[in-house]
Amino acid sequence: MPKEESSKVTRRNTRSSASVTVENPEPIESHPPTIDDLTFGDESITLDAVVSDFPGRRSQIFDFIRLMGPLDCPTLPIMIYGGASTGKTSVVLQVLRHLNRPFVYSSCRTCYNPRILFESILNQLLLHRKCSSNGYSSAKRCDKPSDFVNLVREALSNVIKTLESASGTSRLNKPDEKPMGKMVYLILDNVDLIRDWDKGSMILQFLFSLDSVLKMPQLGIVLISGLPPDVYYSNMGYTDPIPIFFPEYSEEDLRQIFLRNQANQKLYSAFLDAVLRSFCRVTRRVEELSTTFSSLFRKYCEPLDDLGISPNEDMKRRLYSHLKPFIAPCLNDVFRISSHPHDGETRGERRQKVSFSSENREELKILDFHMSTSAKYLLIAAFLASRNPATLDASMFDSTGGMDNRKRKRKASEKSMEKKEIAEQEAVMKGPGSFPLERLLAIFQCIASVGDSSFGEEKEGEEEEDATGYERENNNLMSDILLQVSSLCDANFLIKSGSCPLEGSIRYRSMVSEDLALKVAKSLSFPLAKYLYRR
Ligand SMILES: Nc1ncnc2c1ncn2[C@@H]1O[C@H](COP(=O)(O)OP(=O)(O)OP(=O)(O)O)[C@@H](O)[C@H]1O
Repeated sequence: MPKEESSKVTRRNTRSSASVTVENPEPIESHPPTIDDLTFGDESITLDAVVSDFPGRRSQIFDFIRLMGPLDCPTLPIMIYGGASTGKTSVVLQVLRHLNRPFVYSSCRTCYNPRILFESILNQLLLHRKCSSNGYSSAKRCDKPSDFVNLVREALSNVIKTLESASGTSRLNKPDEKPMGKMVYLILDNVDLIRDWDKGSMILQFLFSLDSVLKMPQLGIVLISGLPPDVYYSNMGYTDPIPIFFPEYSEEDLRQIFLRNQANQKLYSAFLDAVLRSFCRVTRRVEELSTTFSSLFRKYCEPLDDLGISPNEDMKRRLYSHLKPFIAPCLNDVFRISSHPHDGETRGERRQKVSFSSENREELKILDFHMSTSAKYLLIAAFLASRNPATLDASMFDSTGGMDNRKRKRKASEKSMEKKEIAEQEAVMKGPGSFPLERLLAIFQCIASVGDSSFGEEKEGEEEEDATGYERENNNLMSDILLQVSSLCDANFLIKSGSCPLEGSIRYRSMVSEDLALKVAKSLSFPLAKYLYRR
């Protein structure tokens, strides 16, 4: 288990009241919790250690520390977001450990309904630990947001009072320890899962507005989400949290992540040369790779008597040929795990993985099998609307989707558009953009008319579509289109990303990877690459 994960667990054990009983039924220590239990206490860590523990996360660590601000400085709510296993939780907890700030942590994965979530937060603030002597009951019963506001305000005031009185004495008692200050932070993990709760949008609304409702500058709120912030925006008058994005790791990041803490760096590096690239194509989730690599590395080392050697080229070849037969089955296993929803996963977790995994081959199989032609065109149209700057639509498409016109129009206005394009491209680089329904339908209409010519080729595959109960629909692509949009939303290929403050209309965002979009386009013989704007 990576170092930071083990300390995360230690932290959660120390603070067993943080989680529901399934996570940790019986506390290990016997002492009653104190205010010190809201920090990592003497398990301090330097900034250098945090940065070197998390290769590929340097800028996120510094951004987070900057937004947390100096000791006792009020902060605006922060949202940490990114795909699964990108280090969001670990980095947040380790930064808090480094800063020695008091905090409560609740994950909406284990706290899977409002009551469990509210009570988990209150238990921690009230320094209450569930155990056999209290019948594993919570300090307070609370399932309504309005009750939660009152109870949390009261509990926070007490914590802050204790912190204020402790801040005067702690330095005298423990001169080596960092002061913990007079603020407390609320860390809510996996908030995207709340979308699937009963009345989830109301709970999300409530949590997002908690900062403005409580108006307690001594409380800092950090939300951790698998989905981007604008999925939640609703223009309801609260301040949107400041986002920090945790992107997927590059192959080089993963190399650094796995090389760290290895006793024999040269040997492990040779092992990574043999496996990393192939596995990266299937998944980039550290947790999945970590389990597979530890068993594969044991196999890799089997022919060696001395694990301290620096392998030469000849030895590397021998080790590789010993390992080779085990690679393909492991790749298949990882592929199966990353493409199938895990047992017991909620719909929300599955959706998240569909949206963020780099390669969803299984998803594509399902897609080829079940998706109607118009849904495929719609998916491509959404992908283009999210990736291309809107100002290029007119030059990319005309009523017949004419790519031939593109060059002419671009040439005529090339200079005047250049600057605009660069600025827009920068925005595009930040991630898939959002777009209104009208733009989606306009692009759809254009590309579907281009694609008509290729329908002949598609007819071969229609038996399969008919077999799954889908109608033949070449003649009327525009029919049922709004229904298709909502199906794509249900499948999380498209997400509603809040409404535009000026227009008031709902905007959408495409969540499919370029790879998936290209494969869908290929199945329609649609020349997607030609329509994709690249600098
Ligand atoms: N940059 C990194 N360096 C070392 N280990 C990492 C790094 N990123 C992630 N990990 C490890 O991967 C595992 C998953 O990380 P973590 O739970 O923090 O990710 P997450 O983004 O919060 O995931 P999820 O969204 O699924 O909750 C942990 O064991 C963590 O230590």
